[in-house]
Amino acid sequence: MTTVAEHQAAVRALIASHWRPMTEQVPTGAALGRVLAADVTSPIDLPPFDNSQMDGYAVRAADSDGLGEASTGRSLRITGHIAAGDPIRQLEDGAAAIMTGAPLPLGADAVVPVEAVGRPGEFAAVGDAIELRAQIEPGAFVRPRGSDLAAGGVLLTAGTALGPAQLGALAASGVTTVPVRARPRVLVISTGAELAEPGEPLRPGAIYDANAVSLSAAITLAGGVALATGVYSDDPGHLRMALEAAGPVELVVTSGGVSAGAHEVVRDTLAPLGLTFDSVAVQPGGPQGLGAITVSGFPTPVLCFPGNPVSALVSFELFLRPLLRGPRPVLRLPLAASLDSPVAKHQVRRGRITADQTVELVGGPSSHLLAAYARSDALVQVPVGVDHLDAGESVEVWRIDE
Ligand SMILES: Nc1nc2c(c(=O)[nH]1)N[C@H]1C(S)=C(S)[C@@H](COP(=O)(O)OP(=O)(O)OC[C@H]3O[C@@H](n4cnc5c(N)ncnc54)[C@H](O)[C@@H]3O)O[C@H]1N2
Ligand code: MOO
Repeated sequence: MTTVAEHQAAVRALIASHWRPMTEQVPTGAALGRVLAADVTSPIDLPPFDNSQMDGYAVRAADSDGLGEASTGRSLRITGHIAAGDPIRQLEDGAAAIMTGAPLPLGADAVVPVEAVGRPGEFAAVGDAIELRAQIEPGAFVRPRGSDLAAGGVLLTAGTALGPAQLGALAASGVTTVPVRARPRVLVISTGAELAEPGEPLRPGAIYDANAVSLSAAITLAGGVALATGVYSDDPGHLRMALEAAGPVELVVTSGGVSAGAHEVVRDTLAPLGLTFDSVAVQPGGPQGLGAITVSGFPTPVLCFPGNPVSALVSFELFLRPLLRGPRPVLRLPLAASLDSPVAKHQVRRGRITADQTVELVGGPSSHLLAAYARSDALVQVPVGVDHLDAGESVEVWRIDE
């Protein structure tokens, strides 16, 4: 029996030998959810100039030297009024009214909030005076140029998923296009004569195809472009036809038809074309196949996942997602209740992280329990060699609630 690590390595090697690094340049505004293919540096200082953190008055801190509890205050004449968007000016003497985000004038080194010398929203006019009553520290209420990031600094590193904050930071830096990983096209094929398209009447003995939708969704979230098709038949001719009809793709993922039955359409069709089928020491997700075939004239890697819907998704999590999107966040948490596991296999149980940071199992170990999986936010990893864990013992937990 193959170990999980051995099968992960075999899948990695298969994909590495067929995929070139694929990068494309996309507009920042269209890059939501994409993953950076290279570090991106900021071409400008963030912020680009010293500016005010408050509506108030730009001053020289030294003009407040000696002020304190006992002193009477010091009068400063207003020599200017600076709004956000104004050019950088010179503070000749005295103080200048300044708004939040406006450039600090040269010569000033601090800002006094308007409410510290008067009433909010009421500014002294040019030529009038304000009275400083306390000592002011140099730099008070000033946002220095480059204090978020200096020009040339790395804004985002390769591998970062682009969400709202990341896209905002790119926009703030004036970066209009970004290098992102290209999305591999993945052909998802569900197989089995018992399957029916959701929405069709369910004839006796049939079940709805869950895997086309679940695997496509998983691939899409991991950064791929999923193209799903159903081969609702155990006839190898039908699977061959579906493969021949497919356009070029970077990967084929099948589900079902790989175990030890009399009608194993995937195994029967693809083993003669050179794919290998093996038993991996994992539950669920035991029967697995992999190799390469020609699709639309191109050598194309193929991964064959077992058909049970939990097995198909767990196979994706263990063997494909790490290559498409990277590892899931891993925690170590105490179990809320005890569990049993087959000692010779790595077991993956579905779980939920509780408010007090334990993990409770959701449903049993069987691989048909997809509704239980749908109530889970974590996968509990029980390694080979463990047959029992008590409540309170710590386990490795993968968060899957993205
Ligand atoms: N004698 C043995 N029987 C089985 C073994 C074994 O080692 N010896 N392994 C079991 C394990 S473990 C699994 S997992 C399954 C894998 O079977 P297949 O990959 O060949 O898948 P099927 O037989 O086609 O389907 C299994 C199960 O899942 C349902 N299914 C399949 N496709 C879908 C889909 N797209 N949506 C929803 N449900 C699906 C199917 O109806 C079956 O109930 O084999 C065990 N048997
Ligand atoms: O190994 Mo099969 O994948 O559940 O139950």
